[in-house]
Amino acid sequence: MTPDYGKTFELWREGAGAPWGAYTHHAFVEGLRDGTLPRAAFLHYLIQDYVFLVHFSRAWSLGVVKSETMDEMRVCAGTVDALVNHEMALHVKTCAAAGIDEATLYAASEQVENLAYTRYVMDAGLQGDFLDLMAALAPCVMGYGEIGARLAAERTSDTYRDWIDTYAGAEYQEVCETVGTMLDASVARRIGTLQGSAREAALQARFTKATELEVGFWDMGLRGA
Ligand SMILES: Cc1ncc(C[n+]2csc(CCO)c2C)c(N)n1
Repeated sequence: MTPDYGKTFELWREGAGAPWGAYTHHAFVEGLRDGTLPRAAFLHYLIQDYVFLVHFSRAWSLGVVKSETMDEMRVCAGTVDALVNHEMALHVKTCAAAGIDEATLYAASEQVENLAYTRYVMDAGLQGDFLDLMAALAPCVMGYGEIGARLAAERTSDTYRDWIDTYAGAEYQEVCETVGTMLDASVARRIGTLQGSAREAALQARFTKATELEVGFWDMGLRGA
């Protein structure tokens, strides 16, 4: 069953169409599910993803700046804390076991798909308001929640169990629900009803573009270093 991350996300997910399936059922994801993803591709992805998370932490920090309520500020500040103090630990631990230290991760050169995605999100927030930023951030947060939940139920191998458990776990699923609930409140406060509103199309375009950039990120992972 697909998890429930709120009605705004549900609308955007449906509105994204085919790219959402391409993202959540990408060959890279299926390789995590059945263990056939080559280790080198996984490590390459993790190194790029570490740098990705550095820039995503900056984008969530911009969310603090763009917040209009204490609830929004708490969610954004909490996400920055979770990212920089906890979530990146999975990357550091897995890479350390392969002989790659954190300084090397931090200094890794970004591939263009990685660069494009994080700067797109950052610019959505700089140019627009809190909702523009959230529409660009949502595919990443909820997409991994959905992928993790499905892979935990459908995995046929233990090879990438650590990765799957991180996103399938109750703690991360709760993050997705909290962000989804906040998002619904943020939309209600600024727009009222999203469907049929003047901002619906532009916000959907942000969400869909970020989803397509997630597909590009998996492509990059499969392609290797
Ligand atoms: C390419 C890429 N997309 C999404 C995520 C997942 N992710 C990014 S930030 C974050 C925490 C937000 O609460 C999560 C789960 C990732 N690691 N790499």
